[in-house]
Amino acid sequence: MDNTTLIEQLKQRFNQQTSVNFREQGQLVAIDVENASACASLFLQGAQISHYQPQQQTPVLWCSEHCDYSLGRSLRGGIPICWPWFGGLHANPKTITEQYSTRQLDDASAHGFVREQAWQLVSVEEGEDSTTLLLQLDIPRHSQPFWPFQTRLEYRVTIGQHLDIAFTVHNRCADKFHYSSALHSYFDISHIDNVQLQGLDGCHYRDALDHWSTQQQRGKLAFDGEVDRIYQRQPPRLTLHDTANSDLYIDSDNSHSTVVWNPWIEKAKRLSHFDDHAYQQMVCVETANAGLDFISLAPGESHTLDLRLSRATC
Ligand SMILES: O=P(O)(O)OC[C@H]1O[C@@H](O)[C@H](O)[C@@H](O)[C@@H]1O
Repeated sequence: MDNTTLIEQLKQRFNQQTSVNFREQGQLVAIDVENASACASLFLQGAQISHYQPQQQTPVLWCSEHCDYSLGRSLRGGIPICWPWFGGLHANPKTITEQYSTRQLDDASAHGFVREQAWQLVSVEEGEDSTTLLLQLDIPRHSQPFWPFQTRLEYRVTIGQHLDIAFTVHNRCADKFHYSSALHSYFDISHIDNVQLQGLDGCHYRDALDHWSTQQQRGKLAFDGEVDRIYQRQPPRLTLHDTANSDLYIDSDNSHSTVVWNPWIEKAKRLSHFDDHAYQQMVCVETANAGLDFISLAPGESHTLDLRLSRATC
């Protein structure tokens, strides 16, 4: 179905819900939400949130001005969903990689495949000062080269004073499967020199820049070079402190790992859809089940990863 027809259908179906609007951007379909508490944008491709801004406040999420709004290209920014593996597939634990052939391990692109898929908008519910979108991606058995298992993914996003996300994976096949995942949040910051991430003191992390060696965090995390780490067993609340803005709380549930990433100067030059200086304006703190932490689901089982983003002033 072409975008014009799809947008017309969505407008008709959700014409009672006045806080949502639908539009085309490049080759993609976007949903804009505006209510008494906040505004946000989300793309059907990848169910990718690109923007969230509580009223009277600055944007919470960073999104590149060089994004490619084409089919099959994940946007650089917002919150891409990484699933059913995080990072390079070959770097995942054996329980996950054993599900794939050697050729698949070589061919797999980073962060899985659902960030490039067309998700369905199932429902829009409006509260007094919030809007909840439910998106879904059904993966029939053997429909995807990298995922033979029948699976339903649900993504429930509530845009209000907080941004609430619940990412649920339902195993609908007869086999057990294993996956890693991340809500790959890019946060908008005043400058990387102004930022500290609090809450990881004492946590162990695996350092992608040092052959995945295990290290331990001491104190707050400040940034003065490239960072690419998977922290394990973080507390349920992390705080992103920015001297030029109010604190951002990152509250998670059913996540036992957090990825922290900033490409810094050299990697920024190699990244797609990324300005050379953009590393100063963003930091990724990704709510995850990744690294040594992964999820196994038996037939009929489900798992929900929860994330809440809120400004300290809320
Ligand atoms: O360019 P991509 O595939 O979106 O990945 C961006 C980054 O995502 C991060 O999560 C990884 O830790 C980095 O290693 C990676 O470079």
